[in-house]
Amino acid sequence: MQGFDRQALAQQVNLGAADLGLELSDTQLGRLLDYLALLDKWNGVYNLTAIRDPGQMVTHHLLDSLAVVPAFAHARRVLDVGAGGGLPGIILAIWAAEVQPEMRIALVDTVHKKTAFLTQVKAELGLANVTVYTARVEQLQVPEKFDIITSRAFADLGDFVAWSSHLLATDGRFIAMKGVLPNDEVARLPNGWKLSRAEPLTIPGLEAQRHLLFIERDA
Ligand SMILES: C[S@@+](CC[C@H](N)C(=O)[O-])C[C@H]1O[C@@H](n2cnc3c(N)ncnc32)[C@H](O)[C@@H]1O
Repeated sequence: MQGFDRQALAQQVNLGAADLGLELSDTQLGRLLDYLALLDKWNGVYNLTAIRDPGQMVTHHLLDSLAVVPAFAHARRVLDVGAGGGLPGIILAIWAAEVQPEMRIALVDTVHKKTAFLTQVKAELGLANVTVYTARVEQLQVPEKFDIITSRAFADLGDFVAWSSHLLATDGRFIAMKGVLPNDEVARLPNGWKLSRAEPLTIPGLEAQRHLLFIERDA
């Protein structure tokens, strides 16, 4: 798809969401497209994603992130580690703002230009459920603990868990978005942690394999 054709993109998002079993409200769809427009605009200057074509951004970013929404049902405090341009955290926040208003989402990244972008997204989309931190996650100190700590394309599973576990609530879990099931990374999880579930995901329009990995304390 050439250029930012909002109507065509809206149709692509709606069809993809329906394939995922999600029905988007007008507000959710509007915010998703507003986010895409900001990503497209800021990408030219800030290099937030290697994907430049808005149609591909829908598949690789929006639908890939919307596919994980069901795993966050009932969550109240979520942290997205290495959020980058806001994936999956901003998409989860857009989803939750209407249907799960008690859910709050913190996004952390080390790179200031990325968190400046995320702060701009929060302001322009009116996402009161989002908090943005500029920090290395292993040095992040916040008063709250999180029910779910998630990441996409962040780090080796073992590093993700080791660097973030001080922020996880006692009965919390990690949910990592991965491509092919990384058995070698699972084998290297730190002591005291186990893979409790690996869920294969099918993303509309994407052939690549995707997996959602649930990691919990090995009691
Ligand atoms: C490959 S990008 C993925 C961004 C986004 N999650 C996505 O899927 O598009 C990894 C991000 O992790 C951030 N990062 C790397 N090390 C980090 C750390 N120790 N703490 C927080 N963020 C970190 C980088 O700045 C980068 O934005």
